[in-house]
Amino acid sequence: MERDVALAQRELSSVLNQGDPVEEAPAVRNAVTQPEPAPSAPVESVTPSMAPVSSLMRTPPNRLQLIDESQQFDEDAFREHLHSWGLAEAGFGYDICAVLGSQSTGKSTLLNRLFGTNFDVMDERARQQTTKGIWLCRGLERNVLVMDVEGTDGRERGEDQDFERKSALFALTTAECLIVNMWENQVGLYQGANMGLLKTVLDVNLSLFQAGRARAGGAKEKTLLLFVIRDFLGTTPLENLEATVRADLQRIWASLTKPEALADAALGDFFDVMFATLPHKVLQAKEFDAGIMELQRRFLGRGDENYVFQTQYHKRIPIDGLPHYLKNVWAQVVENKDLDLPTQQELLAQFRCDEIASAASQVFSSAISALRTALETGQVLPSLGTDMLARRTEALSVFDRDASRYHQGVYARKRADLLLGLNAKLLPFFLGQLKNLLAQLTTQFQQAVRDGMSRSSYDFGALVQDEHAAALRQFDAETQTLVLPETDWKVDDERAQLSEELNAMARTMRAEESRKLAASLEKEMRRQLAEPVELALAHPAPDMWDAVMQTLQRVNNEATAAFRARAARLQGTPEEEESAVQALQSASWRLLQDKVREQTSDAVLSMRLRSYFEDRFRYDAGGVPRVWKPSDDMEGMFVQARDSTLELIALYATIAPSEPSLLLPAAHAAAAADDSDASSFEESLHVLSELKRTELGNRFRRDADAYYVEAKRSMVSSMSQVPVWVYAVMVVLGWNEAMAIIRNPLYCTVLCLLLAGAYVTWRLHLAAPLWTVAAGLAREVQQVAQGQLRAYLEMPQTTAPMSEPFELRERVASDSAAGAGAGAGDESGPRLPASF
Ligand SMILES: Nc1nc2c(ncn2[C@@H]2O[C@H](COP(=O)(O)OP(=O)(O)OP(=O)(O)O)[C@@H](O)[C@H]2O)c(=O)[nH]1
Repeated sequence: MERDVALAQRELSSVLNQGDPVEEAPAVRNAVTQPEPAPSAPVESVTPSMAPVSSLMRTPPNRLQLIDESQQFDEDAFREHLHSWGLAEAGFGYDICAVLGSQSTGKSTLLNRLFGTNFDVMDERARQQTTKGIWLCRGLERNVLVMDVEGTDGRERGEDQDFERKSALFALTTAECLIVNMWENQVGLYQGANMGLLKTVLDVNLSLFQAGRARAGGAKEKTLLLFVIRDFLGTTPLENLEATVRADLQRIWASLTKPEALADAALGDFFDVMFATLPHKVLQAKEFDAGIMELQRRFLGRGDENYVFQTQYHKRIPIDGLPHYLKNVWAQVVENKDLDLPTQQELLAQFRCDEIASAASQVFSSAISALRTALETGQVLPSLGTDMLARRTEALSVFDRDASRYHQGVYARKRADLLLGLNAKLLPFFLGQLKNLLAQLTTQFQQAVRDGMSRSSYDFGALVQDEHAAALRQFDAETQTLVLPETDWKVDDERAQLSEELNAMARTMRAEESRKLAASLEKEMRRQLAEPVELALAHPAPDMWDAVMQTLQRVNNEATAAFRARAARLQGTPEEEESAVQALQSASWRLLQDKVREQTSDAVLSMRLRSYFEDRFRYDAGGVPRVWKPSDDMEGMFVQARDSTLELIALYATIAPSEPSLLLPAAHAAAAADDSDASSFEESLHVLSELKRTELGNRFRRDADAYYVEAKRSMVSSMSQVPVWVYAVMVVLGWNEAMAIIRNPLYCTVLCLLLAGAYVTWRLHLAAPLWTVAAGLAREVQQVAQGQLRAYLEMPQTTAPMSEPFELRERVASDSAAGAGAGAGDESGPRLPASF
């Protein structure tokens, strides 16, 4: 460190020893600013005096008129100059030194020589005020803001001491080190040594600035007063001069009206006092230069015992907030309001913290906006939690870096506000992720359970339990990083919601599976009922319904057992299982009814009655078709067959097993149906209504009558067959013709040829085809012959047999028109059975 100080001092001296820059360039004396030098690299050091030389400015910086003669504070220019001076990023790494003293006492000269600044210096020949207002310049190769204040007791301002006091108060309040510049011969003089001004300034400073701090409980803010005694001859020892000044200061302090909070405060609580002397600049030029060099050491190195920029003097204002802060202090000074420096610092902190938070928040918003699109498409972002935390930490660290330099209370408050704001911006992402996660987990759960159920053997309860636990585990893992620290976010409700949704989904899937099972069993029941019921109803018998109901009972029992076996895997509640079994039984009863209705439809039942009747009337006991002979009791058999068939209608009409207990399962099944009661079950047993039975009976009777007529007709036909003896007659009558053929050589030859042909045919296996042809031919011939014969034989006896069918047909026709039995009293024609 010693080496750096020496190096900096040497470089600074080499620049300063080139002479007063203003004296060499008088043309720039009245310029407000000079051309901008290239800005140096940002200075991060918090020990400005010890900043690396290479990073500091090596050319004289341009100065700035911070406050002009009309008391206007130029904040924008100050901010621009901070950039051009390379101090914009210095943070706390800077110091402020100001100078106070009578006009033309070599203040500007002192500052230029000490810091390498280029403040205007009075032209010896003009002898007039050079520094107007307050000027600011960065020290050459130093992070020091040097403030040159318009001189006091100025001839130009005369009696107007307003600006002099304001500028002195401003310098005293804002500078860490205030140089009080005076000639040696002014020591001991009240006005000449600016003691009057000091008294005023100390008074205002104490009552307006320090009292507020004391009231707020803050630490006392100290300032170094460095008295530089110029043109020091050495005749009066410095100790004596120092004692005089200190005595004057104590006197001033004692005379101050101290605020209540500072009644017991001592001068040393707020001010440290230091002294330095400089010989005459012209008469003792070498000594003057040496004095300057010695004085510089106090500004350069912390190692120096008289180092002026002690940390305790720093006002703790980050340099980026300095323009705003100084402007407000100046405004308060000018407007002479009830000043309270801590309040000013808090206001500044609020202003700057808001600015910094807003900038950090904007960067944060644009950084997280990329996540929004992915979330809106329903995706679950695996690293959302860590991403959100990283973005938030980044924004907070930016805020911490810039805002932590300000008032700690305000900083902490604003940080909490920023954190709340960032969390509020992140909340939609958190909720969106949760929503997507819930949707994803429920879909996964459903798919996993369905996959499990598609396997040949599975335990629904265990399957659901496993997948349910897996989904909750995944939820916990995903939300572990999603819930950011320092938030009040919770996922308990969503977790409970997920669990409930999964349970509901499992219930739905169980019900769906149960329905599918019931549907497949219903289909199986339909298949199992169909054939036996059809068979039983196709063979009507007194125990027909017994067979049907037994079938129903068997099918019902099998289906129930199958359902119970498979439903056990679904792990439904006993109530759900019982309800499903009842539904199954109800379905079986409904299926049976459908089947019975199908088998007892008009068409089917008519066909069955006809078939039944035919079996008994048209076929004999061996199932051979009857060929009616006149000797047969056709009428009796007809009546018997018809009546027994009519009895079937009553049998089909009602489901009535001989064993009433067989109806119990059906009764239970019907009772299980929602809209059924005992009376509707009774009704459901009636298959055919009374009207339908009558219609069916009538229709059957008509069919049976037709069969009867047909049977009668067939009996007449059988009686018309060609008798056997007719063929014997034909042989006898044809004997001569046969003999004639045999005896005739021609005919005999032809016969022989035919026989030979027959032999050849037999040898060539043409017999069968020829036999078929011959047989066909023979049949034709036979039929023709029979027809001829019948015509021949029947001719004399056609009157009696033919009249009966004709009349019967007539009679049936007239019966149809007039109603059943209308012709019962007709005695003239052939008598029909009583049923006609
Ligand atoms: N006797 C003497 N004259 C000095 C000394 N330093 C500077 N001067 C001269 O004093 C005159 C005024 O110098 P400035 O530096 O302009 O004084 P100032 O206090 O800044 O003047 P204002 O800004 O107008 O108040 C100049 O002519 C300097 O050359 C010194 O140590 N002793």
